[in-house]
Amino acid sequence: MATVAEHRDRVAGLLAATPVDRLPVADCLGRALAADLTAPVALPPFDNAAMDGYAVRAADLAGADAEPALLPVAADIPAGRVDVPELRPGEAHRIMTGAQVPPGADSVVPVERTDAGTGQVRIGAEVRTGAHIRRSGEDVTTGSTVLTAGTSLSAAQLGVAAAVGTARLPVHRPVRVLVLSTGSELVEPGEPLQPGQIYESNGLMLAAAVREAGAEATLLRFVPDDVPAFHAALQPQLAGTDLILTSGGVSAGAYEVVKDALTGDGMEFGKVAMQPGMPQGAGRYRGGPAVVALPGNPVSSLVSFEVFVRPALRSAAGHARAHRPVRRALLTDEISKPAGKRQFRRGLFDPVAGTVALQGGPGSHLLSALAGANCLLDIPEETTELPPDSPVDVLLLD
Ligand SMILES: Nc1nc2c(c(=O)[nH]1)N[C@H]1C(S)=C(S)[C@@H](COP(=O)(O)OP(=O)(O)OC[C@H]3O[C@@H](n4cnc5c(N)ncnc54)[C@H](O)[C@@H]3O)O[C@H]1N2
Ligand code: MOO
Repeated sequence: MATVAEHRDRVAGLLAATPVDRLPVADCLGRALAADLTAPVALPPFDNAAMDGYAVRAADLAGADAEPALLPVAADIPAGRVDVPELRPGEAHRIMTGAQVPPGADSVVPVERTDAGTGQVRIGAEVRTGAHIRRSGEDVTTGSTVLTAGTSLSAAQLGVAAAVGTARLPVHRPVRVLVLSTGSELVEPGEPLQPGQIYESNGLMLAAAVREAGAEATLLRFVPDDVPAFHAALQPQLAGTDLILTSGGVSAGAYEVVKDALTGDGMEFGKVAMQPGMPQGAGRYRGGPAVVALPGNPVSSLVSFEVFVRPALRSAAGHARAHRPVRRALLTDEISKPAGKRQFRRGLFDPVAGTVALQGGPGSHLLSALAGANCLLDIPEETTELPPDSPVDVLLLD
C-alpha cells in the first residue's frame, strides 16, 4: 500500500509547469507571477503632501507658538499639478494631499492648524522640518523587487504592480481540468429521486474545488457506466485538457467503469494508507492528459482532492505556496483510529483559542460535516488514540 506522501508525489509528477502568458494586470487575479517584478519607478514617485494644508519652510514658523505667523499664499497646488513653482522664503503654498511638495518647502501644515486663508494664511503653531511629507522611494525604490516569481496575485499584489506602472504581467496559465462523474445511480439535482438513486454532487463539488484552486474546470456529468461510452465521452475533450479528474468507480465492485476503462492504459490503481480516500488511481490517458481517479464517496473525493490534487494544480500553475497552511491546535475531543492509515478528520479550528473540534465521525459519506468544517486534522499513520488536549496538525481550508 502506498503512503500519502508517495501518492502525492506521483500525482504531482504527472503535471508539468504550465506555459506563461503576458496578460493585462486586470486579468491576472488568482494567477501566479512567472518572473520577479522590478520597479521602473519609485513609490511614491516624488515627495508629496500627506495632508491638505500649506507647504512652508519650518524656519518661517519659528516662534509661531507664541506669536502666529502670517504668510502670503503664493501658489495653489492641487494633486496632479505638474508645473509646481518654487516656494520662496517667507511664503506658503496651499497644497492638497498627494500633490508634489514645491522645491524650497520642507514641511506641510495641516489646514486645521490655520485660518484656511487663500490670499494669506495665519498659522498659530510651529512645525517640525519634514512634517507631513511622504518622501519619494519611502515605499519602493527604483529597481527594487516588488513581487517575486511564484507570488499568487490577489488585490494588493495587482495594486502594487499597477502603482509602479505595470501594464502586463507574465503569469502561468491555469491547469485545464476535465471533471467527470460516472454512476448509474446519479440524478441531476432538481429532478425527482427514485429509491436507490442519489443526486450527483461530486462532479459539481470537484469542479468548484478545481476553480477555487485557481485552475479551469470543464464538467462532464452523467458519463455512462459503460466502457465504450466512457471513452466516447472523453474523445472530444482531450485536446484542451491537462488533467482528467474522475470520482467513483475505482474500488472492488463488479461495475467500476473508471477502473475498467483505464486499467493497463498507463494508469495504476491501488490503495493508499489513508482514511478517507483509500482507493486511488493515477496515470495518463493513452499517453496524453494526466488522469487522477478519486474514490466516489463524497468526503473521500474532496479530501483526496485536497491532499493530492490541489497542491499539484497549484505547483504546476507556478504558485510558490501550493499547500494549505498548517497550524498546531489542541483537540477538544478524543480520537480512536486504526493504526496504519493516515487519517484526515474534519474539524472546526478556533484560531483565538488555538483549539480544534471534530465535525462528525470518520465516515466518508458524512458530507454535511465537511460542509461545516474549516480544517482537516492530519492524524499520523501510527497514532491509534488521542485524548482531549492532544496537539494535532490542522490544514486550514479557508
Ligand atoms: N469490497 C470493497 N469495497 C469497498 C472498498 C474496498 O476496498 N473493498 N473500498 C471502499 C472505500 S474506502 C471507498 S472510498 C469506496 C470507493 O468506491 P468507488 O470509488 O468505487 O465509488 P463508487 O462505488 O462509485 O461510489 C461510492 C459512493 O459514492 C457515491 N458517489 C459516487 N459518485 C458520486 C457522485 N458523482 N455524486 C454523489 N455521490 C457519488 C456512490 O453513490 C456511492 O455511495 O468503496 C468502498 N467499497
Ligand atoms: O477510503 Mo474510503 O474513502 O474510506 O471511504
